[in-house]
Amino acid sequence: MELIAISHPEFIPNEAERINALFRDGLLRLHIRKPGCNVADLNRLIGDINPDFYSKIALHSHHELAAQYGITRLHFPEKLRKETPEFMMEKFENAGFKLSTSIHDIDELDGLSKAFDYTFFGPVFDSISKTGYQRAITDDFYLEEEKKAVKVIAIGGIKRSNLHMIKTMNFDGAAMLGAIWYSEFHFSISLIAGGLSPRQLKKLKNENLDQDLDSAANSNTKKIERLHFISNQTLEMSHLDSIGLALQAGCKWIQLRVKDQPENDVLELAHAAKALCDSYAAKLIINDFPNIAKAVDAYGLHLGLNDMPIPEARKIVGKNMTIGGTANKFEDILLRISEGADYIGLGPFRFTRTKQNLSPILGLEGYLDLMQKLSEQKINIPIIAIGGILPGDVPTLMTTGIHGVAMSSALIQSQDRKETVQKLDKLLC
Ligand SMILES: Cc1ncc(COP(=O)(O)OP(=O)(O)O)c(N)n1
Ligand SMILES: Cc1ncsc1CCOP(=O)(O)O
Ligand SMILES: [Mg+2]
Repeated sequence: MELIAISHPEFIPNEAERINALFRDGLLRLHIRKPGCNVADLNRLIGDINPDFYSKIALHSHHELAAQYGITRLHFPEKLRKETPEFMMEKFENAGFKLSTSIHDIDELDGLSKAFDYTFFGPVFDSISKTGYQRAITDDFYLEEEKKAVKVIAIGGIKRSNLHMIKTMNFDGAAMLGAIWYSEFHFSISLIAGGLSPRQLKKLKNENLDQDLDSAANSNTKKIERLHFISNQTLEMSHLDSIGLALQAGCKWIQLRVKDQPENDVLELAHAAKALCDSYAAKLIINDFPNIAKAVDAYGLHLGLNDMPIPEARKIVGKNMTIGGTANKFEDILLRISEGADYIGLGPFRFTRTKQNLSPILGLEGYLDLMQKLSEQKINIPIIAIGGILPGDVPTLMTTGIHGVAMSSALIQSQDRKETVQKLDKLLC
């Protein structure tokens, strides 16, 4: 059974690296589908993908880029297929291109050009990525061999738990989007690249991976504190001073966030911060540096959208370390979940001088909107609000459904830090 990945519909951070990783993992085919994308953005993405994988890529739009990269697979979405005369299809085929298309009604198989190598058909299940995009068939569907003018690849809502049904329905393969980009489980392409053997299927079922995005995110087991302190350095105070004050005040989750210093100096600070946190039985999180988090045996690591991708960092720090990921938009949150983040630092809430190059400010409205979206989609991952947060903001912020808050300046500048932490602990429970 062929297994095909469909790209995320938007351009996402580190996309070329993620695509290269999927291919390295054994993916045999990727369809690049970016509805309405501009040619320059697509060109940039393809240029960043390892050329060794170009033969495995199919383009859904801007076919004119194919020649430049030696890409030989072209996809004709339904509309484009209907606009393209048969003789053109045959020309492409004769020029050595492998062509594919999409149909949404199984009767369209009749009369489909033989120039196509395969067609997508779906949605076969309710879509994971598009809400309200309902399936075109029922569980008892069976695709008769005689009906197959060309190979038929099932698409729509396919995930580990229903993949076996694709075989039973007699499709020739499965194309996946949501299960790859929106699911917390890292879809192990290598496991299923050649089709699922009965033993593999049994293994998957035994591992109880019959979960989709909702329950996947709910299955988070690592305990995340609700008050995070972010270290800072000022003219009067070093990072270690700020950490010492937060610990004395009762903080149990400390993030060492050092900017613009050589990695060796950060490593030294991290060793000292670890010893300090250990003496207060507090957890140390290292910002930005996976190797340092590993070297000092930190409890966790925090990575932003421009830092090392979480799956890559996971290989360095191991499966047990807690990893947090930054998000500013809903798509960032989905991406972080798909990468296996254990919690999300969502912000900034308001302007702050503690961080430069802030993402767009969310304000209370932003949190209300994003938390509402998460709740609608039954996604449950600890969300930590961050950025210019004052103790007085916490009661209202908590009504949005966030798990906790991260603070730096407000805590250090507080008159009575111990009292502030005690009050915050009460507000956050
Ligand atoms: C809890 C938490 N949330 C967000 C961030 C920001 O991380 P990042 O986007 O990588 O920015 P820098 O902190 O590295 O400047 C964070 N550190 N912690
Ligand atoms: C690290 C970070 N990421 C977004 S805002 C911010 C700084 C948080 O510090 P403060 O609480 O002083 O605004
Ligand atoms: Mg960072």
